[in-house]
Amino acid sequence: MDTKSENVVWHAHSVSRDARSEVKQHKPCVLWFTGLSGSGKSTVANAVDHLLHKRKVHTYVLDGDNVRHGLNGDLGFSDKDRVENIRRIGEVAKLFVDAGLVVSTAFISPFKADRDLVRNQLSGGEFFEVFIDTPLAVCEQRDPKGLYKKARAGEIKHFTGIDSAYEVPSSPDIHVETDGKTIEECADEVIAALEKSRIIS
Ligand SMILES: Nc1ncnc2c1ncn2[C@@H]1O[C@H](COP(=O)(O)OS(=O)(=O)O)[C@@H](OP(=O)(O)O)[C@H]1O
Ligand SMILES: Nc1ncnc2c1ncn2[C@@H]1O[C@H](COP(=O)(O)OP(=O)(O)O)[C@@H](O)[C@H]1O
Repeated sequence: MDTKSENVVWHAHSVSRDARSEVKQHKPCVLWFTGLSGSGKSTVANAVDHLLHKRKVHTYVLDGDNVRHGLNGDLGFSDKDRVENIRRIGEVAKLFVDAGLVVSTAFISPFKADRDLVRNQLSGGEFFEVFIDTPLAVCEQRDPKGLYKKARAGEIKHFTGIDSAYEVPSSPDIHVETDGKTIEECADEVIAALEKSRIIS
């Protein structure tokens, strides 16, 4: 089978991106949640999703369960695999934006270059880097899946924050510090930023 991309012809959509957006009464975008394991990416992304859904915004959440068990089931946690993980998720998120949705992604996405690559694939105003900023000590105390304990015991290698890098976002579009706040307060901060950017009214 010939898989060369130069022999693949791009089909223009007959329904434009603007037309999809008009039907939905909101603009599409990616909310790219990034942060350490246990920082609250999934929790806040799902709380935001719930609030957006109540406002009849068309949404979807891409997170570890529906991606690392399926599409990216062949990838592990080496630097190379994490780069490929984020590249593929970026491509999928872009398709959701084309479809007119507000798509939230909840992956550690530890490397700045990979997050920037996704940003640069989208048009201006369509990518929001949402830094879920929780100190490592707090994440480790929460340890919702018991993974820090295993990483400290040497049972998991290359664990982010322990023996694998996390590059802190230098200028996130939305900066949420979770420590000492409720989940609802954190979600409200994201919603307020989306209102300010006129993604939703
Ligand atoms: N070595 C190592 N380092 C970090 N995390 C690990 C590791 N092994 C397994 N896990 C679990 O996998 C979840 C992170 O997957 P991601 O796809 O978000 O990682 S990455 O963006 O490719 O770095 C992460 O989920 P979250 O806790 O939701 O972040 C962990 O539960
Ligand atoms: N303000 C907060 N925002 C988000 N999560 C919080 C907050 N306070 C406590 N938590 C708890 O922290 C944990 C975060 O876990 P999770 O959302 O799975 O993180 P991640 O997806 O980043 O690995 C959950 O058990 C959640 O209830």
